[in-house]
Amino acid sequence: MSSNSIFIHMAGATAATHSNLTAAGNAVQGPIVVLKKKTKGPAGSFCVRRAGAPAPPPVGELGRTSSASDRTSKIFTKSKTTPTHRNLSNGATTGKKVTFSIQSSKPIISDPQENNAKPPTNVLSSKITPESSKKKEAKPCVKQILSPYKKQNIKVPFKNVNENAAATNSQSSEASSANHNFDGHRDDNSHSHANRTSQSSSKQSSFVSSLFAGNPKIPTLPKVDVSPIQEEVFSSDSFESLDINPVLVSHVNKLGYSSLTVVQQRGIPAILKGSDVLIKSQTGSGKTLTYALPIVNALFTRTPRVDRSAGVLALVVVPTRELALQTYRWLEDLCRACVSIVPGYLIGGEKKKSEKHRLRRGVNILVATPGRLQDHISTTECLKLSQVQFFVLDEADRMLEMGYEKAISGILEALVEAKLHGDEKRFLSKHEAVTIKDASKRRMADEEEEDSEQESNPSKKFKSNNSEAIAMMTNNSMKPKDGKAALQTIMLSATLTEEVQRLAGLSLHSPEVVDVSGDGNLDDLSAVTPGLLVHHYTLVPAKLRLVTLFAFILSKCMYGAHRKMLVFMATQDMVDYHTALLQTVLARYGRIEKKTPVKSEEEMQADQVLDFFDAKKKKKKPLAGEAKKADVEVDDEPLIHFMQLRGNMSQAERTNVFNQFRTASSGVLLSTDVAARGLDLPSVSWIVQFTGPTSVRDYVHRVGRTSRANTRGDALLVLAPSEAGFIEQLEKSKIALSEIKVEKILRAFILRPPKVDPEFVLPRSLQEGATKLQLQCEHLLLSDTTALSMATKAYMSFIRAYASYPRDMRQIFCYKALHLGHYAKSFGLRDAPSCLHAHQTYRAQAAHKLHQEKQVVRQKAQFKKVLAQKSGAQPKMATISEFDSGLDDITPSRSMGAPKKKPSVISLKSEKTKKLKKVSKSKAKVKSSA
Ligand SMILES: Nc1ncnc2c1ncn2[C@@H]1O[C@H](COP(=O)(O)OP(=O)(O)OP(=O)(O)O)[C@@H](O)[C@H]1O
Repeated sequence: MSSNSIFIHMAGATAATHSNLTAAGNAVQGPIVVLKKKTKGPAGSFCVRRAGAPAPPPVGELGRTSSASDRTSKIFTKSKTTPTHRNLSNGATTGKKVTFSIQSSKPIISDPQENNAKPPTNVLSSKITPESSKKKEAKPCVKQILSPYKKQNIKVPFKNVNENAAATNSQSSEASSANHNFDGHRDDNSHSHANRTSQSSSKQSSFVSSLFAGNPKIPTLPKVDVSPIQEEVFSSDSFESLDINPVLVSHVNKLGYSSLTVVQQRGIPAILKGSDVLIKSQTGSGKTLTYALPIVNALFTRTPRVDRSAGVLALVVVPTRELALQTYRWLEDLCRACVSIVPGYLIGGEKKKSEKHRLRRGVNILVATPGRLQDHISTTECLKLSQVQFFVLDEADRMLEMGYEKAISGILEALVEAKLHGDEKRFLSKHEAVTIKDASKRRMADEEEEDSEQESNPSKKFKSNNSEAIAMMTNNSMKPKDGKAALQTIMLSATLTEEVQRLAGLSLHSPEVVDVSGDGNLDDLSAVTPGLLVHHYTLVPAKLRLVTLFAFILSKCMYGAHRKMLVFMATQDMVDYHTALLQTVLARYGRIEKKTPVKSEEEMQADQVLDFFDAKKKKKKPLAGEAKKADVEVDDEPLIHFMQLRGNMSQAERTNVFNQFRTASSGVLLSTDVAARGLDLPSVSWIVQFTGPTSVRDYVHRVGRTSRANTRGDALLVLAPSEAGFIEQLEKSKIALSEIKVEKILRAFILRPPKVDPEFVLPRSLQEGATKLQLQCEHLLLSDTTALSMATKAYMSFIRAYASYPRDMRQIFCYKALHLGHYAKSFGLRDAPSCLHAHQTYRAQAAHKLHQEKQVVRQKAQFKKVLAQKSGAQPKMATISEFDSGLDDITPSRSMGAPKKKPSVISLKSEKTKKLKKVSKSKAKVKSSA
């Protein structure tokens, strides 16, 4: 599609759309030719092209931008129907490639009074020079632009007017900011005020804020000497040194593993002994083989020979589906040495019927996600657990987090029940089930008080729910015999916690702890990450977040040698939106576009007729894909491949993306935390955390997707200046980070892309380059409702995720301190969506201010108290009570294990003490009177 074509979506034959069409026709100066009516879509879409020979696209930035927007159009026209919000939500949830609709990013404004076409102005084409900023003053303001339309009551394509105004404003602001200091520093008080002003003014005059002005100051963090904990990965021992069947050892060697990693050297003998084991070692150190090899060995050397009929002998529970598939593949590889042992898997999203069929045929080593396994336990009779000898909890600490602990407790209970009383007991007769239900109801009523306490403390809940199961486990029949337990439990993670140990203390029999880098004290908060992993962070003002991500991806995947990257984001909607945006804006950055020869009017009409007959010949309508292909020109291969992985994609898509990214030599995978645990993705060179993790533990697992098995890797953490406290937390956990200045990242914009379009004009400054891309995104959202809707959803989900950080992290990731307008900009939005109304921001900011003031008062009071104590004076009661009230904020939340408050007891106590005082007073009076 050449650059001077415009698509207009027809929403029925309304006067409004006709007026739009007329306006468009005017804008392109010439009669309108309806090239093609799209086959699908409620409104129908028409491609409008000016008849006659096209004017050559303007050379320079204007030309490039318009072609870029055309490219954008092409990608986004791949959508099946004319995009609506409904379409969007469907696409977003099914994981299908949601694409945005086509519209020219050029303003389609004509002067209705003169009925003359105005040459379309392009924001990006305007050069940022003092002259241009001077000229700007002569340009009409939004009101002036709108006034003729208002007079004649003509429906105005608002977004284009907005765009024009935006151009005017942004030109001036960018021009001014070009001479500014990079950060555009400003003090915090004026900051919120400016926000207010900008937001209110945006309502009046569509003010578009500059990227480089009004940003908070980037703090310079003090250099801290951190000595990270070093953990050796490989040992000097070979697999032959283990007490493992030689056939299996030679098979492992054939798979490419000759020497043992340290965790394997220490963990495998511990598991072979038969005792319960807790294993903690850094990410990518080979924990999977540590438990998989002894399990396969035990089944391999068992007599009689293990085959399908032996039932489930080992149960491996992992938190995510991809990890389950990966683990299954490991076991499948190992079991090639002994084909009678059958591994299998149960994961959500797969057909339960086929899983049942697999179970019925017989599986010996079963890998499963907790939810699906629990489902099968309660519904699938052919799932027999009585013979299970190994129970593995990979990523055990994750299993204790919300949503998992209940499932795990259910699984453990069923496992113990099956081992003690056989599988038949699991499916009781109806009568028995009702009786038990009644009994449990009664018991629940008795324990109501206890439950309310457990709710706030997951680990406690786990223990209590399992009390019966665990009691049974300690029963004589389950106790280890000859040093070997009837059920051997193995728990592993790179971040095993003290909580897991407590759980282990109840459910495991004197477990052996294999802590590769530590002394077995899991309470230690120090984090261990691979020695060859280099940690970086960058402090980026909210407004620059999007362009920083763009620049970083360009610098590593287009100009750099490290072309495989994993980007973590907080929510599924963020992943979905950013993938579509990156595919549109960045995948073909600076790339030559294949231009199809422009056909004459007659040729095109002939094409249409031929198309129609072709479709009729085949006696079917052209498929959606075919229609799309016809509409969209074949473009060059993208320079960067973007993929996405998130929980709400279909399982087939998830598996497909996972496999694709695993085998790819380059590409960028955007993902939620679904990819954070356990995944072994070869040769990923960069991990980018675009949103901060919820804990140091999550940080360790996210960055652990690179630098696996003693290879080199890098990680970048993108933080806002207000979130710099997280760096301190990481340093306390012995993770040393180095800063990459945001300016350095943005320098990618002034590099010439490979295979560049000859018309590509290299930005003269990084500010100009950043602004260009930002505006390109903003235009896309202004011209495409689907894109806008996706961006809004992503933004809203981000805000919601930010508000739900764990309590202990809220001081760093403080929702109330978020500058909603600036963050909206980082999603390509020109204003925070109306649903998060401005007054909410002000309320939140006011609350934050109040909180800060209270803190200052508290600190002053405390200071006074200390002074008073030093001077020997008694502290005033008011000071004490102020200090006490402050404790509410710093006591650990109940969900974090804080004891339940007992106000009634306290008040009773105080009543008692009052009475006692009264009695003693009256006694004293009596005495004195006597
Ligand atoms: N003995 C070995 N020799 C060489 N490479 C090994 C060995 N054992 C495992 N690996 C490789 O190390 C990588 C990481 O293994 P694995 O996934 O088991 O790590 P992990 O410790 O479970 O990591 P995470 O904590 O992230 O789950 C894999 O690519 C695997 O092929």
